[in-house]
Parts: sequence; C-alpha cells; structure tokens
Amino acid sequence: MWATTTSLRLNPVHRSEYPERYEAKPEDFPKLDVFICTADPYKEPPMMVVNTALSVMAYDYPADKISVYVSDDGGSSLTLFALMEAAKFSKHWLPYCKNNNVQDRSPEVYFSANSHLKDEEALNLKRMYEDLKKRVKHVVDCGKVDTQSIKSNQLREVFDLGDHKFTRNDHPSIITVLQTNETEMMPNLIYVSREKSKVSSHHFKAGALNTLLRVSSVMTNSPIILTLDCDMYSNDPITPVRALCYLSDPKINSNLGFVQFPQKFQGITKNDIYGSELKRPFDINTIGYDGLMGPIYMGTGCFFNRRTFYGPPSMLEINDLGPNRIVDKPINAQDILALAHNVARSNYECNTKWGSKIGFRYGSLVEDYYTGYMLHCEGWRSVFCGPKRAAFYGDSPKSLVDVVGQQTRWSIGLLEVDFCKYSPFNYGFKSLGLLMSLGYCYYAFWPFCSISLIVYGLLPQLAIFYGVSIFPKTSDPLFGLYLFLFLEFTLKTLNLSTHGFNVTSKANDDDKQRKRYEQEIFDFGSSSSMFLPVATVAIMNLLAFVWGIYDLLARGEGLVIELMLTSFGVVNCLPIYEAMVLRTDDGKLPKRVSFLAGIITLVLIMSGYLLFK
Ligand SMILES: O=c1ccn([C@@H]2O[C@H](COP(=O)(O)OP(=O)(O)O[C@H]3O[C@H](CO)[C@@H](O)[C@H](O)[C@H]3O)[C@@H](O)[C@H]2O)c(=O)[nH]1
Ligand SMILES: [Mn+2]
Repeated sequence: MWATTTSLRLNPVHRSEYPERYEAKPEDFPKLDVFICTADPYKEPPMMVVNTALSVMAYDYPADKISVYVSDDGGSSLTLFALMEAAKFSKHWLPYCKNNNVQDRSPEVYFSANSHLKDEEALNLKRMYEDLKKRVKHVVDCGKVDTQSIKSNQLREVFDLGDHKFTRNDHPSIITVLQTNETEMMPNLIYVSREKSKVSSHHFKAGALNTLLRVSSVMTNSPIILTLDCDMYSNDPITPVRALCYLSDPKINSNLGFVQFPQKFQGITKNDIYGSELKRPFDINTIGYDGLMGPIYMGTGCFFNRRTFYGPPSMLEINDLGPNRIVDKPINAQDILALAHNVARSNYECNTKWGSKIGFRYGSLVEDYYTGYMLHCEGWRSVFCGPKRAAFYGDSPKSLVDVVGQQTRWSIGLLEVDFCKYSPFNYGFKSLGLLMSLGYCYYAFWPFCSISLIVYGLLPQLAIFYGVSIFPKTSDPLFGLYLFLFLEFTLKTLNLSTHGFNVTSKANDDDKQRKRYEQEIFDFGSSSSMFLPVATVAIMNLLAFVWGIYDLLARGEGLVIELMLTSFGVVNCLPIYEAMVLRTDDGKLPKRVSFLAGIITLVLIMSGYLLFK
C-alpha cells in the first residue's frame, strides 16, 4: 500500500487552462455528444435528470453543436415525460441564461439561490419551472402518464408502448427525438431506452453507454463525448471549452483519450460523517496520476475523444460505426431512426468486440475504473482538469445503508478487475510501466484493506480474553512499527457480497432521514445485514475493553497494545452503542441486528479458545 500511494506522490501536476483564449468561430467548434445515464425513476427522480439535461443544454457553446442523449435503463415513461417537458422549457431557459449571463444553469439551483427575483421575465420563467415541477410530480405520484394529455401523436404512441407487457428488464428499444437543432438554434435532445431481454446480459451502465455510443454515431457522430451520471449537473457553462483547450491542442491530442473533471458533491455536512467527499481519490490522487499517464476515468464528468473507444491510437482500421462515419441526414429521418433502433437491440453485440476491444469494457461493476485502465493500457493518455469553480456537482449517498452498498459494489467491481485476464498486478505492469501500474494497484488493493480491518477489529480483542499477547512488548524494537500500524487503523464498515449494480438512491424524500443527515446523526434505520459486522465489532471491542481494564486493575498487568487498539475501537464505535441502546428514533440500530451481533460475538469469543489455548 505504501508503494502504491507513493507512486501517486512522485510527480503531482497542477494545470491551468484559459478558455477565454480559445479562438474558433461558432461554426468551427467541434460537435459535442453528451451521454446522461439514468436507471430508476424512484431512486433517481426525473426532475434531477431534467436539471442535469438542461444544465448541459445551456452550455456556453454553439447550441446547434450539442446533442444530449439520455439513456434510461429503467425504461420509464415518467422520465420520458419529464424530459419532454424539459424540451419545451429549454426554449425559454436557454435564451434567458445566455442573455443574462446566468452561471447556475440548472434551473433548480438557480431558482433556489435567487428566491427574490424581481424582473418580469425571471418571475415568469420561475412560474413556468414551478408548473413543470408540478406536472412531473403529478405523474410520478400517479406512477403513470395520462396519454390523453399528450398532444403529439408520435409521442403518444411511444407512451402507449409502455402499456403492453412492458417491464424494465424486457422491452423493445425506444428512441425518441424530443428536440432537434434543425428548426431552431437549440441542442438536440434524444431519449434512448435500449432493448432489454431476459435472455441477453445488459452489462449495466457500461452496456447503456455502449448503446449510446452506437446510437449517437448513427445520429450525430460528434468527435467529442461527455459522459455524465444523471445526478451530475453542470455548475460552470464554460466547461466544454476548458476540455477543448486540451482535446484540440495539437501538441498533445494525438493520443489524448479523455479529460477528467473531479467529482464534487453538494450538500455534504461539515463533518461528512459517512466520508462521502472522497477527497483523496477525486482531488489528491488525480494530480499524482496526471504526472504519470493521466487520471483514471471516474465514470462521470469526463470528456472523451470518440476515437478512443475504437482501438489503440496506432490502429488505422476502424469498424463501420466508428468516428470517421459521416452523418449527413437529419437525426429524425426514417432510415436514421431505423438504424438507431437496430444498434440498440439487446443482441446487437453478440459475437462482436463491443465491451472487450471497443467501447466501454464489460466484466466489472466499476466499469469506469476498468475502461480507463484498458484505455491506458492501449496507450491512450488522459488529463485532469480541476478548475476553481467546480465544473459539476453530484449527489453522494446520504444514508449509511447506501454508503455501505456503494462501497460493496466498488469492492466487488475492483476484485473483478484484480482477478481478470488483464489484472493490474501482472498485465498492467507489462503495459503501463512500474509507476502507473502501481497507481492502478492503489485501487486494486483497496478491497483487501477489509481483511486487515477485520483482523484489527477482532483479533487483539480476542487476545485480551485469553491473556495471550499478539504484539511485541513495549521494550521490543518492533513496537515502533506496530504503533505505526495502529495509527493506520481506522474502523470502516466490512464488506458482504451482493451482485449486480444496485443504483444508489438520490431521492431525498424521507424528511426524517434527511434531517438526521443534516444533524450528522448516523442512520442505521434499515434493518440491513450489512450492519451485522459493525455491530459485532462494536460489541466485541466493548467486552474486550471492560475485560482488559479489569485485568489491568485486578492483576496490575495487561496487554497494553491490545488494550490501546481496543480503546480506539470503542471510541470509534460510540455512535453504534448509542444507536443500540440510547436512541429511540427511526435511525436506531434494529434490536434484531444487535441481538444477532451479540450471539456472533459470543461464538467468536468461544472459538478464540481454539486459537489461543
Ligand atoms: O444498470 C444500470 C445501473 C446504473 N446506471 C447508471 O449509473 C450511474 C451511476 O450509478 P450510481 O448508483 O449513482 O453509482 P455511484 O456509486 O454513485 O457511481 C460511481 O461509481 C460507478 C461505478 O460503480 C460509476 O459508474 C459512476 O460514474 C460513479 O459516480 C447512474 O447515473 C445510473 O443511472 C445505468 O445507467 N444502468
Ligand atoms: Mn452516483
């Protein structure tokens, strides 16, 4: 771990770019395709998707050069309805932003920050936005869209499709152009829900992105692609020009694969009780990677050169849907739409290189880490761009069960990469060289930290019960080393396995839960087996602590290091004891979990006999 961290501290790079000096006539700006992923209208509220889409549609960039593709893996008519409304609203919102030089181009953020708007135009717009919200809330509350209210025949047919035998995991593809730049100077807005079938694997987000890669290559084939999660709205309208400062720089662009912006989160409380800010991976490590081959791909807020997805920089032959394809028809022409539906089929990728050599890579739940890694192995480089004003703001999990779920998914995804054919431990060293592969190993090792945490959380405590020292005495020279390791120890939640990409909930509609988060009170409310390991560690540490102190007082001697570790454990577990016995709110630890944890602790203590006696 020390070596991997050190590799990221050797050559930190801080970059500055000057978007105001980017000189190109509007017609010379490259086209930009934005991919937004959403997967569940209840965990990812449609209004959140709407705000993300509007914030990028309103970029300070020639509007007719932007195409926003929203991939909906939930195949939800609620999300489609919301986006249809967003398209109408954008016709007022975009000119307003540009004429008034508004910086917050997510309407939700803008209207919440400017509650005292005075001029008529702004008030009018605010009313329109509130109406839009009401209409969307209404369909979300009803759970379906009243198709009678849809004026366009074409759109009504799409909504009717959702009525017959349509489930989120088994449905035909839906591709609907909600707005085109043909008629007015507005960005294209396209809703895509790829075909799903129970018989073919859909590869979660990577599969969704690959479908967008193909659909967009049929419709617009822009050379620059921005990938965004639906919770990541744009916070700075100049962002795409910043990315262009690198992507169009002839000195570096021949093998520049992507420009990564950091993930920044809104609404994190002062003490960040769940450690969601992730400063180390998103801010500190990235500048270290930038001095090597460039930052890893972080799944969102990343501008790609489309060419990157079609093979190494040196490869000349590229498949039909590749970046050189020329699109010379309007995006809603019949044959273009037919072709787009064809490439969104669920079995389109059978026996092709999609997911292995082309596009986003399959085989890991952290498709971002894996894809970026494979691209670096192919010889692509990347650049980190972290301007002062955050380029994007996203949403971090706000309840403990979501945090633990997310970390579990990441750990499983990283282990999938560790044990695959292209493992960073061996293939990586051959392809990336020592430092960069050590950099990738930093994350590759990450799931294994849980092992040392389990050992530190349970073993010294068991040793106390049986009076057997597992550390050297204070007089021993090795003591210093152990003391150092002790400082490294932090109690984190332990991993249990679940498979599949469980989308993190971004719906903030549980008022009591939100309040607890704002007051920085831990939330153990959902009776999740995920809390069993932490509860067990908490009880074990408390019992061992009491036992150890008694030993020390009664016999005048004890196991000093073990006791120190145990006290550290107890201090870290204070919120857990509180949640077990003192709290009465919905966020307390369910009795069932505490009871089971108690039994497991006793079993562990008894089995310690075999280990120590
Ligand atoms: O089958 C799926 C599952 C998820 N998603 C989308 O994937 C994104 C990320 O999902 P989320 O639940 O928010 O996961 P996080 O753990 O917050 O995401 C981090 O980790 C993921 C990899 O595990 C990366 O893809 C993300 O970019 C990164 O922000 C969301 O936009 C989802 O809509 C899909 O499109 N299809
Ligand atoms: Mn997320």
